Amino acid sequence: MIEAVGLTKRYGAKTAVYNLSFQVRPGTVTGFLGPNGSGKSTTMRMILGLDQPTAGHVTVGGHPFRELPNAPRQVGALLDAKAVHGGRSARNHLLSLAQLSGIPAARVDEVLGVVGLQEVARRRSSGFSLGMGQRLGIAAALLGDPQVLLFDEPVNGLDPEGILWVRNLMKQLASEGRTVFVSSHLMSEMAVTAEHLIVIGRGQLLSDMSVRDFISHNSADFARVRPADTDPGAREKLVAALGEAGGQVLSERDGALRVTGLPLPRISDLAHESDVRLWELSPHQASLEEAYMRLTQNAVDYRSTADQLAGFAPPPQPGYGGQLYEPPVVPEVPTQGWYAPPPPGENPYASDGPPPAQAPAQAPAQAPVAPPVPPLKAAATAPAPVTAGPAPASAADLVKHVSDEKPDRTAKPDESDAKTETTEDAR
Ligand SMILES: Nc1ncnc2c1ncn2[C@@H]1O[C@H](COP(=O)(O)OP(=O)(O)OP(=O)(O)O)[C@@H](O)[C@H]1O
Repeated sequence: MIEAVGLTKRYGAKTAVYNLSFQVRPGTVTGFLGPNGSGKSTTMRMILGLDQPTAGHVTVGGHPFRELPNAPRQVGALLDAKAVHGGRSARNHLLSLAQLSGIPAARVDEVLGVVGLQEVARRRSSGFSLGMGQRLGIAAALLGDPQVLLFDEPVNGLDPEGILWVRNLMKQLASEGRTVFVSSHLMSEMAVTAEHLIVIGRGQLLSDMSVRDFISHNSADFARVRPADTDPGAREKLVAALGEAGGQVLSERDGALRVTGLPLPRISDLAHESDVRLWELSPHQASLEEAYMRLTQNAVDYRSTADQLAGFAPPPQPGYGGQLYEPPVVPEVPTQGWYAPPPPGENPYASDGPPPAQAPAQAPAQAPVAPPVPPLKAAATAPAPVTAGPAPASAADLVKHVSDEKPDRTAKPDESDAKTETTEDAR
């Protein structure tokens, strides 16, 4: 287990991490999310003893990293895949790491096979592509067969097959009871890889909860409603009824209505009472990306001038709260820049749950500015769109699992593909 308590790091006047406390538990993949410059790498560096905290402390298995006996056999990490002596071959790079930690040379060939680099093991790593470099970095992290693994952006530069492989690898390592802490900006990937999330913004903790709870706490589930196209005036009647009942209504691009604030049975009843036939009434849950964007939108330091907070205010809510509805103004669901907030009051799809972790309300003057976090709601009962399948039982199974899932490669375009096949692929 990794445990951080009041972790703070200042670089001169810059506070990169402030008062960060969290635990990363074994047996699950824990995602580490945050906007650019929010302090993820700094935190990982402190976990690995590469940076000294200004205040607070962090331990791995109860000990500061520097006090761990033979640390490389207990903790493996991929921080910067480019931190390799480019003149050395992949194999020699791993051999030198192995020798430093008393790891047998046979393990080097083993991990080269696991990451699919056996065919290019004797090539200089300076000629490696971004993805090959990532694979080499992952091989180095696995070298000591450690119980605790940290990966900073492991899928950076990997092709789709490589991304799938990393996803299965992370899950496999966690299923073996290891502690797996992985940072990424790829929300779709995190949604299917991690079970738990730690989210930071401007160096401070924004959230520490399961992926499922995170999505529920930071997004609004909604219903898609489509009145029959053949009934003139049905749409207007329904929008008015929904608004008067306290629902918030937006217009989907395809003409359907997106309704928050009302449970599905109530929407059905309202349609029936208004004599409106429905062609669609379906529940929907927001994606991890939507939930993440909503939580972190005020903690983003680097933003293109092209979308400088444009559209980050929610559009007016017609008919909400019993106000008179004025047809036909039903705002469209924005395509970007705004993420639906939870509806006021009870979320019809939610049950009570613990409140999310929040950044300290007031930080000392030298602390980074805590992003304001809007009020959040209770956890939803609807399942999160996490489609993590059962992990394979062993490393051998894992490799088989990966090869089972890969697409048909009979039309392989060039031989460079074969160079990054895993051990099992090559058979
Ligand atoms: N050695 C350093 N000296 C001064 N400032 C630093 C140093 N290392 C990091 N920082 C600053 O600390 C802040 C956090 O940086 P860090 O690299 O930890 O963020 P990050 O979340 O990993 O970002 P990214 O997602 O872009 O990789 C940034 O403002 C960065 O400029």
